[in-house]
Amino acid sequence: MDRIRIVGGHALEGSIAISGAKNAALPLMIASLLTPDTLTLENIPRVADVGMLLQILSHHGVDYSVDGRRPGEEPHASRTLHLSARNIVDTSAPYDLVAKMRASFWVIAPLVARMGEARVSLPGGCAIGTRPVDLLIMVLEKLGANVEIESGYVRATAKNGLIGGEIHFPKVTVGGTHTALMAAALAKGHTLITNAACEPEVADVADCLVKMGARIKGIGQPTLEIEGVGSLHGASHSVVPDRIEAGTYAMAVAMAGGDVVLERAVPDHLESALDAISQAGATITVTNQGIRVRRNGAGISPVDISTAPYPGFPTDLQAQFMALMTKAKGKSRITETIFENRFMHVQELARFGAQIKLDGDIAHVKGVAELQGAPVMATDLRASVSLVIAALAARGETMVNRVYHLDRGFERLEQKLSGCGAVVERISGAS
Ligand SMILES: CC(=O)N[C@H]1[C@@H](OP(=O)(O)OP(=O)(O)OC[C@H]2O[C@@H](n3ccc(=O)[nH]c3=O)[C@H](O)[C@@H]2O)O[C@H](CO)[C@@H](O)[C@@H]1O
Ligand SMILES: C=C(OP(=O)(O)O)C(=O)O
Repeated sequence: MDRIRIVGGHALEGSIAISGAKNAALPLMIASLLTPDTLTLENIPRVADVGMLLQILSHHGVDYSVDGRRPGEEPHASRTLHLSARNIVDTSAPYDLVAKMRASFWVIAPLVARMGEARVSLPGGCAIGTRPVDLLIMVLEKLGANVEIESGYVRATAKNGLIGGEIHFPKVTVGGTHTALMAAALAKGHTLITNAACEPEVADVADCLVKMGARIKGIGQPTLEIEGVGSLHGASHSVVPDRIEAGTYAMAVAMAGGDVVLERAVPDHLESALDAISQAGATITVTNQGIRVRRNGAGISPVDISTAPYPGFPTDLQAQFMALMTKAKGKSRITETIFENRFMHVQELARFGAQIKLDGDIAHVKGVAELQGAPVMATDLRASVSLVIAALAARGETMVNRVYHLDRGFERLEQKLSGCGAVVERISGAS
């Protein structure tokens, strides 16, 4: 198992190229199941989740090729993907594939929409919460599918095709909105979706569906209207830059100090997080290349945040912001409203000497003057990178174990940070 070694205390200077968003790339790849033509996706990040999803899509019969792969690199080291679901050979997604990555459950929508049937294992319980799929099942039922749960599998059938309908989400759900858009794109007639997720990744997938021939109104808004079409065709689409990766590096600069340009980062996608980072004392400027983040001299100010669906503060940046607050000059409150168990980084941050008390969905952070490097363990994707942020400002050496969590969603993290002067190295295969 790889580990990452960091020696703290070095300011970050330079630029970091922001990759394509994992959370857009995955549903975009799944959208390839909607058409027998080729879907070309540019700016696909080189992260482990992409490789995992390629295995799942291959199982369904999707052929793919990758441009920009260097000889000898694994298939997940991708840039431009060409996906072709000409022949879907299997509409069933087995437990051993789906349990490894929650987003793989989303194949259910295009499979039932195009093939009239799908049988997909319930996704594995994830460390950050129970993460039910009741609202995704509700979507399929509202569009006329018959859904049964049998032996840990969700079986959805619509032998005569899906039929447009009205879907109101009682709670904002990203996966539920992806499911509704993909299913409604091929359903007969009109679908109205209310209280839809407005995350930029949802809009990115909707934009690609439109390029494929879907008829969608209201993209980026909580109310979406879809007029179903008989079939979708091939298209070419570039994945939106990863706002979570950009926000993470912005917080790393705010923590370690320095001056870094986040190339290709989209400021409009990060307003609430950038606002919190500036309140914490960093200077944010929008440049032609992306976002410039600086913090020199002055300490970190405490800021209270509460996670919320977009455009609120993203839950996927909560752990990173907590790491920043561990060195603030005072007390801050961090409230997690999306996932009930997304505080596993708290006990690992304590190993650096951070002072954090948990009270239900609120973490009370009392900033300390100095953090100390320590051996720590990554527990989930964003928790892992919060440990990296703490380590960058800690005195001495930190060893982050179980970095496979981090590799799910961060492309070449150690190269990007060391390119800006951080002392970060991967120790491959260490136990
Ligand atoms: C691959 C991907 O894009 N993952 C993102 C996606 O996850 P994901 O799409 O799984 O998250 P959702 O937006 O669906 O979850 C939001 C809330 O709704 C609840 N819920 C969801 C579905 C359902 O059927 N029933 C239900 O109760 C969840 O438990 C959670 O409390 O959005 C989350 C919220 O921004 C992000 O943290 C994840 O990084
Ligand atoms: C929680 C995340 O991903 P997933 O929904 O795939 O678990 C994430 O990207 O932070």
